[in-house]
Amino acid sequence: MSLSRIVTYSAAYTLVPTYECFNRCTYCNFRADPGRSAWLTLAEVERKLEYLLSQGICEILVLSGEVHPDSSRRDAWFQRIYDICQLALSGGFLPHTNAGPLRFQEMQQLKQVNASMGLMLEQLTPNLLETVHLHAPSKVPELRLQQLEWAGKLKIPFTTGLLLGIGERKDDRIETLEAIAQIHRQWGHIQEVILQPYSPGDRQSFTASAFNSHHLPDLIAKARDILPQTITIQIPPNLIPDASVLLDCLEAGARDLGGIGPKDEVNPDYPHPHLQRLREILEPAGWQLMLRLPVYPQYYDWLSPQLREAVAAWECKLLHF
Ligand SMILES: O=c1nc2n(C[C@H](O)[C@H](O)[C@H](O)CO)c3cc(O)ccc3cc-2c(=O)[nH]1
Ligand SMILES: C[C@H]1O[C@@H](n2cnc3c(N)ncnc32)[C@H](O)[C@@H]1O
Ligand code: MET
Ligand code: SF4
Repeated sequence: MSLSRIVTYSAAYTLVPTYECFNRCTYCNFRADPGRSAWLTLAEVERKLEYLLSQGICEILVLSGEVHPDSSRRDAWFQRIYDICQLALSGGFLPHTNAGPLRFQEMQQLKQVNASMGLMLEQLTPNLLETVHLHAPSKVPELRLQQLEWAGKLKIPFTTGLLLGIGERKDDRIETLEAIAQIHRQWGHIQEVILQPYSPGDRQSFTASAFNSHHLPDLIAKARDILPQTITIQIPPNLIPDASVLLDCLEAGARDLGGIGPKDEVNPDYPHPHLQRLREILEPAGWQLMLRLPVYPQYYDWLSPQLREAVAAWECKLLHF
């Protein structure tokens, strides 16, 4: 089997500090109203982590609803996220946080306890501020671009991506991809770009039907042209129902399947396929599924000493898998 036919995934478990969010993206099935979602306690996290230790989980994806930057509860919210990451890291896990836009200082602090971080650009076109993002101030394109820039300045290995099928035009997608390519050329910190098909759930108000994943391979080919070669293209297998389309996506240039875990918190109606099932799809087509860490080797020297130590321990475990 040729070495280049490798597809990676991350053994991830998602912790949600809170579902409460001051934004109301109309496609969201995750959010709760501010004050209406109890925050995850550190005691709950400790219990969970203990169990996950035995489950082969490496990445803790810390995915959160957002407390407004001007709210009196913002600092407590941020502290809880920091503490969750710290706990996970001291348990030997590798945290990856996506908690929406952060202050520069917040990002700087989270860098100390995250192997990598993430924020989706969604789409850069301002037209969406009049539709799906009408009541989502943290989806202002300039704000998200600035986050990518700050992450670069801070040398944080970063995951970003596009949400597809939320009312953008085809050329809007190209524009968003080009912006990511440009920012990466400046800072060199984008490790992956997720091409995420919008998939309807039963809690949203947006009425559009799912992004038709048959259009993904073509977009992946275009993205592969636009993005620098060192950026990996990630696609979520649970949102691509047709196995032959999944294989077409790989032929077109996608090379990562993201975090595979027991629950997709953002799309709870679309459980991840089991690894065994994925291998049954991939192997006959000559693809080998391999575990990766939430940070890529070219960024190891950007990490804090504590993180480097945890990464080294995982590298060691991977060799024995
Ligand atoms: O590495 C990341 N993976 C992200 N993923 C992928 C994730 O790794 C997995 O697909 C699962 O959600 C893990 O349970 C997302 C998946 C979604 O459905 C929606 C949003 C995200 C956001 C991120 C992210 O910021 N960073
Ligand atoms: C965390 C990320 O989840 C994605 N996201 C939010 N809602 C949906 C949905 N219905 N389908 C697919 N992806 C979604 C957005 O891209 C967000 O940034
Ligand atoms: N609220 C954050 C964002 O939209 C991350 C979670 S979205 C379910 O960027
Ligand atoms: S997608 Fe993120 S920002 Fe938008 S409402 Fe949902 S949790 Fe909030």
